[in-house]
Amino acid sequence: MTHTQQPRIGIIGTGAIGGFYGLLLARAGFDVHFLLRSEYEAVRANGLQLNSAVHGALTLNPVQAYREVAEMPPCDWLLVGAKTTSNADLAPLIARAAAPGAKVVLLQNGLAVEDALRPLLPDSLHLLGGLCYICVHRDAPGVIEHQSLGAVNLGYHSGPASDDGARQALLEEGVGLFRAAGLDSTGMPNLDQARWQKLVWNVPYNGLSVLLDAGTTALMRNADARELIQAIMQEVVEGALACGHSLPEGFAGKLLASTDRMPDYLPSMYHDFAQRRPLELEAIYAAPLAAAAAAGKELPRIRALYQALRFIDARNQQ
Ligand SMILES: NC(=O)C1=CN([C@@H]2O[C@H](COP(=O)(O)OP(=O)(O)OC[C@H]3O[C@@H](n4cnc5c(N)ncnc54)[C@H](OP(=O)(O)O)[C@@H]3O)[C@@H](O)[C@H]2O)C=CC1
Ligand SMILES: CC(C)(CO)C(=O)C(=O)O
Repeated sequence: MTHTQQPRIGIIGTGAIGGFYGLLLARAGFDVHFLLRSEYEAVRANGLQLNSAVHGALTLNPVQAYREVAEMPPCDWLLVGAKTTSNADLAPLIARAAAPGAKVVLLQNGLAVEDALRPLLPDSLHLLGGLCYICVHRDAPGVIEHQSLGAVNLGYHSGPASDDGARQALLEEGVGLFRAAGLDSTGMPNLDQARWQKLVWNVPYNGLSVLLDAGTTALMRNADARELIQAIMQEVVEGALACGHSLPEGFAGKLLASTDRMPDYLPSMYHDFAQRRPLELEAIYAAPLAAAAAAGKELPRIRALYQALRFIDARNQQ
């Protein structure tokens, strides 16, 4: 802890998600340090700018920005805002930026992302998952557009918290950080279930936005696309059930209705494709397919979507 007893927060990967949550936490008075890569110079010069349909136009300047992790002070909470495709490369950086007993939160979509990172981190670090219900993207270096929503749900994965009470206390501390920044946040008793629940949205929309070159409004207005989205959502629900997670009754229908109310939105996978970055196919497609298959459940529509996306991703990376 810092001398003020406020936890020190490090953002590992300051893109749309890292920039949004880091900026709001800094404005709430937390000591926040941002690791950047390609946008370091721009953020050093001009700060971080948030154009938010919810919070208005906000600027953080100066920013405690770093290009080298070795220059960051040890942080009590590390919020990882990079894409899951970077996690293995980021593990040594996360360990380097961590204060003793730090809490590492993967603010990422997908399943089993913590399982893949855990063996690469010191046992002394707590590992948590953060499910971000938000529509946000980078518009220019250091400039973040926030269209809607903003909640973060946290779940404990693994680490030194050996009993339910200790895990619950950590979740409450994490939830408290986001709430202090004016955001909705809830502690989730089962991270795996929370990740499956989030996938009910990401599996259909992320991939179909790339394959069909369409945002949510066009997808929802087209009867064929809408039917396909519903069928894929149903498969995710069945996959979750096969893995022992019964999702709330009518959950997929509620997501469809809330997407109808959302402004036209291009999921983060769409932006990755457009920028020729690798797609998060392992976390969002391969991992749930593998988990369901191990539980004896095939998900044919999701598998077909995954295979088509793999083709597109490979060609896009050439
Ligand atoms: N955007 C959204 O609305 C939502 C996104 N998510 C999930 O959140 C996660 C993050 O997504 P998003 O914020 O959109 O992604 P972005 O691409 O906007 O941000 C990723 C950031 O990580 C940085 N980064 C990657 N590797 C390193 C490194 N080695 N050192 C320093 N920085 C690094 C990138 O830097 P560089 O520019 O140099 O590549 C970039 O700034 C994903 O898992 C996504 O699925 C979840 C809910 C909503
Ligand atoms: C589902 C959505 C749009 C907001 O709930 C989101 O969080 C995402 O793009 O991953």
